Amino acid sequence: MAAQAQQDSAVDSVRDSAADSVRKSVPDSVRDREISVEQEHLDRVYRRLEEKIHEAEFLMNDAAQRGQVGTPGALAERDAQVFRAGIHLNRLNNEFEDFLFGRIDLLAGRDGKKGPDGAYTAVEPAEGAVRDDRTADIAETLHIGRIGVLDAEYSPLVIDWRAPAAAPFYRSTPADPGRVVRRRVIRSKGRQVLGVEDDLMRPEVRAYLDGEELAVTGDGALMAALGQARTHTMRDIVASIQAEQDRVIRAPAASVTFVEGGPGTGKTAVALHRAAYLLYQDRRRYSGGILIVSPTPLLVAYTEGVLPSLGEEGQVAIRAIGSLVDGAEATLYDSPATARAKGSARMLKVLRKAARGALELNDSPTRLRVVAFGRRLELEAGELAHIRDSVLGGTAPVNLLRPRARRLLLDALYERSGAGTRHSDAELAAELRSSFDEDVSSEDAFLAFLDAWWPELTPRTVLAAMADERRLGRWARRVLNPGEVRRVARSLRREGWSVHDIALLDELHAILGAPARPRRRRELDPLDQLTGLEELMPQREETQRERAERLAQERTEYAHVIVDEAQDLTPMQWRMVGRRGRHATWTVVGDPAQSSWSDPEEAAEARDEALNLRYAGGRPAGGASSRGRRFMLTVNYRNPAEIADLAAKVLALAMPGAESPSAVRSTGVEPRFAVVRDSPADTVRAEAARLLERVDGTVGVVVAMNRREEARRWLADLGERVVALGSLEAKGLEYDATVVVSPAEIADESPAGLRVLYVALTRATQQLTVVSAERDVPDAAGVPDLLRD
Ligand SMILES: Nc1ncnc2c1ncn2[C@@H]1O[C@H](COP(=O)(O)OP(=O)(O)OP(=O)(O)O)[C@@H](O)[C@H]1O
Repeated sequence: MAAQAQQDSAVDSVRDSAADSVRKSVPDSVRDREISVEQEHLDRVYRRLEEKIHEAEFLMNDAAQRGQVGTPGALAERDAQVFRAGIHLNRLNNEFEDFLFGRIDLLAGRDGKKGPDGAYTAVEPAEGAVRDDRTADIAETLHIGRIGVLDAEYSPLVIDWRAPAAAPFYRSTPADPGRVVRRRVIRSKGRQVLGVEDDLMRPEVRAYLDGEELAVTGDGALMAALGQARTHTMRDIVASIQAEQDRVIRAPAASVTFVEGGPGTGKTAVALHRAAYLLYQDRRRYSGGILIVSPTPLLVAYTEGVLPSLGEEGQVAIRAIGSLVDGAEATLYDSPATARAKGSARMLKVLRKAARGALELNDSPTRLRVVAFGRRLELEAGELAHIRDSVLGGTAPVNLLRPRARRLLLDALYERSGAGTRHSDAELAAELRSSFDEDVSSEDAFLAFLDAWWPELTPRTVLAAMADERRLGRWARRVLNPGEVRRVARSLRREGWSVHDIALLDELHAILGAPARPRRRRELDPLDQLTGLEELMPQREETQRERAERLAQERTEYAHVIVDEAQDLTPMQWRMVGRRGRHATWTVVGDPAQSSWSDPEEAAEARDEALNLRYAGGRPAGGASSRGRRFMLTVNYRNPAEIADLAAKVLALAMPGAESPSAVRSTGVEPRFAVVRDSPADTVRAEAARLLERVDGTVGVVVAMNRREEARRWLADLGERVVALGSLEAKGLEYDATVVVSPAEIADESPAGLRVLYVALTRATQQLTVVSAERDVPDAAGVPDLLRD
């Protein structure tokens, strides 16, 4: 009930703010005047930017001249200056499409304090700022843009959208306006202002700026943004972030910030803007990097342009869950049953056994023969097995246990040699032992034995070994059932990796440990030999600096990790992602109703372990975590009400009792239902072609996973605006219009099929066609069984 009330009020406030814009026809002269006012400001900003660019260039030249002076101090100063000027130039030369996009006109604040960006800090208006006759004066006007610009007197010409002073631009609503009287979105291209869209936050107040009444013009920015045609890349929403979204974006990075919300509530957009915000707010802390984990390469490609458009590049890595392991890229899909086995936490046991069992592949030798102190020494199969078992007793990484195995072999051989009893003097005994070890371990037979008996394993060799069904059956005894063993082994015999294999590779990497690096022997220094230093000093280890460089190169850990579509991560994937943020703060974004994973409880447990959330008592029902900060997004910005209402019917089946987010707009265009007549190819093609004529942007055709290839052929030659997608590939994406083919087929494809269908039905921003086949049992109007009331 409370959630519903909160949701209604969020939608109302969005709608109110749109409605409160004065939509009466505004004379062109007013609009033109307002545009020219903003044009003047933009011109000032660009003049200032040019000055700064000249300044930076001057600094660079100056620095170059200093280089000729040549004293060490001057050189260091030159380097620092060149570095600073370079950063400056880089940012200023960055061509932002709509560099300046917003403005707020504010009442006087409660106190007269200014923040570091030069703007007054008070959120609430001063007493008497609105007079009894409901008139007021504008005390402060702030322009908001992608980066901040100060004038020569250090007054703000443009406030960075992430600065505290810009927050009211996003937070203010007619219900809770704070100091904001008018919020304006400015549309520009390059250096030219094209239009302005105003929303009045205090429509009851007559406000004056420099003696003139505040003008209001335009159609409201949010609706303008939502109605725009979609392309194959996501746009930033920086000009129209809504209050509930802004609270998530600016939430301080706690251990874990959970964000939930239905389809189209802006979760992905918010996650990306949050990454940019965190970097702005504490660049040093996040120099350790931010990782955004995305479900598919398609969603990575769709979203990766957003951060550069927000002025952030480099520090943020957006990676698909199937591309988290370097050098292994997922290209295959597993059947739902195979995926279920591979993703389950049970696999951990199987992998641990496999990693140990893989030592015995390739005809592992069963006897060790060496010659030492002039005697033949031998260890038999039983002794070797005993040594191996005792070394493998714990859970330490298998590759790192090799030195211990080597030591135990030498112990056993030494004992066999009987030399241990030769000296009672400890010093002499130690000397003898050391010369024995040196003798044996430099013997070719011993080295060859060690390589074959304790080979250095890689995750790939172990996974390849698991492709043998009999072997896997042994390693998975009492963990996987015979059907699962067969399916997993068969899937591993294919060429290439599936998204679930990547998590297994990563787990194996942790189980095996990095292969021991061959130690670099120090060059022998004659002086060392003379003084015996060689013996006293251990062989050279990596220096601090070498280590830092290597870690940066192989960055596998991040300062903040954002997980998008988190509801889909399997337990094994949570373990993989968790390893990348062992010391990180987290933002976890998802929607349980869209989960394609069949066992949310098991995944929630793995998630909490990965995120270091521990429970004193039991976990709340439904896989929800009770720890961390939680936010709910409640308004659907993507789907018009007509499409959202249809999708809600599937939600009711998939998750009875779950609330769907409220759509913020409606188009008056109801979803259309078509039935396959002769072949699905003809019907789907005709529907896609029909939609291409009706929308300006993209059309997505969503089919069951096993029809992807077929569907691509159906649509060949319809052009680039249309794409065919498997149901799981549609995650997170959106199109102007979609064709969803055979809801029943999508729903029957996996145990989570209804939730996958819910995803498919919520991808369109304008129009939706549902195509039914026989198995959908369509009624006379073509409405499939699953979508009837
Ligand atoms: N404040 C906003 N202003 C303009 N557009 C917005 C706003 N919030 C969201 N949108 C748009 O709504 C659409 C849906 O956003 P997004 O993809 O982030 O939603 P989502 O919650 O991740 O959806 P899903 O769970 O279905 O993947 C996008 O086109 C996004 O640009």
